[in-house]
Amino acid sequence: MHKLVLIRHGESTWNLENRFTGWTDVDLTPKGVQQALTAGRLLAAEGYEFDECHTSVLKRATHTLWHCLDAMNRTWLPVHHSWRLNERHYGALQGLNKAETARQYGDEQVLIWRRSYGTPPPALEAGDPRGAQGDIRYRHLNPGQVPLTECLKDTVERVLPYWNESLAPALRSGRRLLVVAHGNSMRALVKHLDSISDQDIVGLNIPNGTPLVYELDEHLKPLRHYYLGDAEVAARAAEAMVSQGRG
Ligand SMILES: O=C(O)[C@@H](CO)OP(=O)(O)O
Repeated sequence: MHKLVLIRHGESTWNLENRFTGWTDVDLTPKGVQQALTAGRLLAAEGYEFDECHTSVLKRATHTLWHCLDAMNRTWLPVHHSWRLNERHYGALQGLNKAETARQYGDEQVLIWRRSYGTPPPALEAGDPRGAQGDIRYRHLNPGQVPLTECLKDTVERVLPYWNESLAPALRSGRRLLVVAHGNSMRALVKHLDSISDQDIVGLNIPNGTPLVYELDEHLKPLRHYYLGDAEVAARAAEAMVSQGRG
């Protein structure tokens, strides 16, 4: 049996301010740091060991991983970064307050932008200072690979090559992986792992800083999955995410 642990980053400053974040590179809040430390302590207390770690190129995920490894006394573990694990790009919504946007456009429209599988939010205009096009960390990508907006379908399409080419082969070779990513890049992974339909993925919300453990068979099919720690707290945090997009 293979074990894979996924963690969404701890609370970020824009989670706290209830702003659409996407590829904007915001910091963790003090609470987010504590969530990462708690996740690490929990993993250590339960005897989890890892051979390598994977995360995005955004600091809220990277710092979550660092704090988590620090709490586990495992800061020497190899860490791989990939833009493919980044949060879903939120287009022209990046920086806007979710509740204010819902008051302006309606709860239903914001739900479509936040959770529908195939409808992307309005795109950033080329040259918008919020764009990632000129960012040094994406310089190795083709210009077409740096998004101006994404729906979850687009995110699935860029996350899956990382699963197929990096994560799955590492798991098959017996390595134990810790992956720290983002709400929607994790929804993309979980959708694939659990074969969740395009309709049902709309209802899936992943809380900050809570280790999600997947036990996988030899074909990497999930046998079961569960959150470590207080399941009720995780469920309440996921439920609270639903109301973030209401006016
Ligand atoms: O703002 C974002 O980038 C994401 C995650 O925080 O938000 P949402 O849950 O609305 O997809």
